[in-house]
Amino acid sequence: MTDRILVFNPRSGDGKRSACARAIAEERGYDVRESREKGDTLELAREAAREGASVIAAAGGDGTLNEVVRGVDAEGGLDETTLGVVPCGTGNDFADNVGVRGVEHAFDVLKNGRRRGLDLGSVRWTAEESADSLAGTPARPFLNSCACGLTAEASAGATREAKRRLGVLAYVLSTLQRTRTFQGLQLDVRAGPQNDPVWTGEALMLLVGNGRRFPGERMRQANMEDGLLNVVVVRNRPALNYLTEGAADRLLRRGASHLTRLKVDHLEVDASVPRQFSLDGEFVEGRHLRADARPGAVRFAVGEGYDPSPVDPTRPGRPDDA
Ligand SMILES: Nc1ncnc2c1ncn2[C@@H]1O[C@H](COP(=O)(O)OP(=O)(O)OP(=O)(O)O)[C@@H](O)[C@H]1O
Repeated sequence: MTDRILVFNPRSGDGKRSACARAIAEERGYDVRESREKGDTLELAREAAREGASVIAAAGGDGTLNEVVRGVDAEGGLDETTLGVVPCGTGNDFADNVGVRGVEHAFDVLKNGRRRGLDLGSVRWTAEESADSLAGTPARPFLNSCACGLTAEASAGATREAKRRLGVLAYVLSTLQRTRTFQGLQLDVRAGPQNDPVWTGEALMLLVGNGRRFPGERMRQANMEDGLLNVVVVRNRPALNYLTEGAADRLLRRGASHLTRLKVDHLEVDASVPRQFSLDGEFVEGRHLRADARPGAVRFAVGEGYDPSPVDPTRPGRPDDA
């Protein structure tokens, strides 16, 4: 009996890294719990937390890790458990953000890596016309990002089959296809303790990041221990042809007037009609959404490359500023 449990999604990514992760986990004495169908990883993580495991690691992509965090959180186990990630998905953004470089390295990090208290994002949403029902809806945590608009709707269109065949290119392909039919998002955004209005208009996308930095930001890794969410709203620019060379640079360049950036601990978003939101790559439909930071909510095993307070290289000596 071991109290180090690996919650394992055999369907993540192209399957090759998962097979390798399983072999290493068994060799190193982990109790491997394999999911059999969608949603199973959440239940397996709940079970592991109820059993009082001291380490619970997720082998999969960001979606699997999200379910593991949700499962442990649902059992109130985040304070007692160290979480970790073994990157076996297609994109593995979060693993990258915490300095985990590959499958074997992930097991070294679980054994010897620093334990850091990382923030979580927490979201409530409703697809109903009135926002009144929000208070009664359960909050769902996210570790990496919450997004809506073009990127979210495009990644919803990247099928598991395409991801297996094409890897991250499946997302690129899906974005190119989606740009032709994308309808701008009519959004009202309020933020901060006083819920001040910060943005109204037609957006191309709204990105709320915890572990990840977004358009025009030069550092790859966000500050995950500052108790704040990184928010970027990109105004819709229907005239821009996304298929032309340099379009992405023009859209995302630092200081561009169509980008609004905020760092806040609380955000409220109202869309004119229900739209798809991605939470760590898993999709929900919502019209009203509230996001809050939960400072230091998870104890996570991080690699040597993880930087608790990243410095923007364009501003030497200054800590991470919005
Ligand atoms: N055995 C399983 N069969 C099918 N789906 C599963 C299984 N176990 C977990 N899932 C589902 O897989 C999704 C998570 O996939 P995950 O994000 O880890 O992989 P990915 O899509 O390959 O990677 P990425 O997020 O990096 O693109 C979750 O919705 C989860 O419920």
